[in-house]
Amino acid sequence: MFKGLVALVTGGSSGLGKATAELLVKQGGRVVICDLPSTKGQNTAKSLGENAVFAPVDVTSEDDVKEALQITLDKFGRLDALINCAGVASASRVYNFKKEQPFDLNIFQNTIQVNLIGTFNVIRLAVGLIGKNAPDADGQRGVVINTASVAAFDGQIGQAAYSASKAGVVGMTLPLARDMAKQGIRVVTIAPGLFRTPMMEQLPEPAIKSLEASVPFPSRLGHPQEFALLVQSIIQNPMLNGETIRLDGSLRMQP
Ligand SMILES: NC(=O)C1=CN([C@@H]2O[C@H](COP(=O)(O)OP(=O)(O)OC[C@H]3O[C@@H](n4cnc5c(N)ncnc54)[C@H](O)[C@@H]3O)[C@@H](O)[C@H]2O)C=CC1
Ligand SMILES: C[C@]12CC(=O)[C@H]3[C@@H](CCC4=CC(=O)CC[C@@]43C)[C@@H]1CC[C@@H]2C(=O)C=O
Repeated sequence: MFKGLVALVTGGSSGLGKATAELLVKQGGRVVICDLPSTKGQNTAKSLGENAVFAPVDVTSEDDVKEALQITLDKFGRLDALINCAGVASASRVYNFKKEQPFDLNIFQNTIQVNLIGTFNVIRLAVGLIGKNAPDADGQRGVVINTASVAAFDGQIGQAAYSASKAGVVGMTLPLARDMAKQGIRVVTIAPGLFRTPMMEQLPEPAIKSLEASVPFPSRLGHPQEFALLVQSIIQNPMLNGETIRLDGSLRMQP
């Protein structure tokens, strides 16, 4: 299905990014797994064979991303799809009235830095390479897929930083698609609900159970493979552009 396709997946050594890398390789694609050097990205790439390579990357670093793009060129010679999955979660109320303590600004800044600025950083550097592709019959050169969250729309208590970072990703989706329409590069964002990944598994099982119960149907956490299936579908469907798609079992998060 994806023979010849080269994808770069940030956050590719864990959770949603890992499942995406696995599916793309299974469907015949080649994948550059970008993640922090401290992760098991090297092992993930090894387990996928010669059609995957690991590039140690902090998405907030220009140098790291440029190095990853060089690895992409050296190993696979082109780039067709960028899938941004790298992200961090944070939870804190704006002010702790008992302790008279305001939100730690470093946490707010780091959440925005990784989730929003990191996503933009990779896009701005990677699309230069995607733009070098010859257009297909439809004029398409490639696609960028971002990961936001339903928290961009219904942020819960304690999610001011996380929701703001994800709302930023949603907000830049249409202007980015417009910026690159002439080059035939699409931009689509996925806003997942609740998925069973290491990020979610920080929560105690009873909290996970209660989150599952809040999802109308299917009343469970999503499987990372279901996120990967939507990535596959977005890559295949050239009419999807400039849009954010909720993938959430009709969940609307409560306060
Ligand atoms: N799991 C869920 O229910 C949901 C997840 N999301 C979003 O989906 C994306 C993927 O999350 P999960 O797979 O669940 O989490 P995860 O924690 O399993 O994976 C996130 C990956 O991002 C990497 N990462 C973090 N900071 C990075 C940086 N500065 N540079 C490069 N890589 C970095 C981590 O090392 C990790 O491998 C995130 O953006 C998250 O906010 C959104 C909604 C729901
Ligand atoms: C971000 C999200 C909802 C949360 O706030 C939690 C996070 C998993 C890790 C967490 C542990 C905590 O102790 C506090 C809450 C939270 C930060 C969840 C992962 C996905 C959830 C999300 O994005 C929903 O849209």
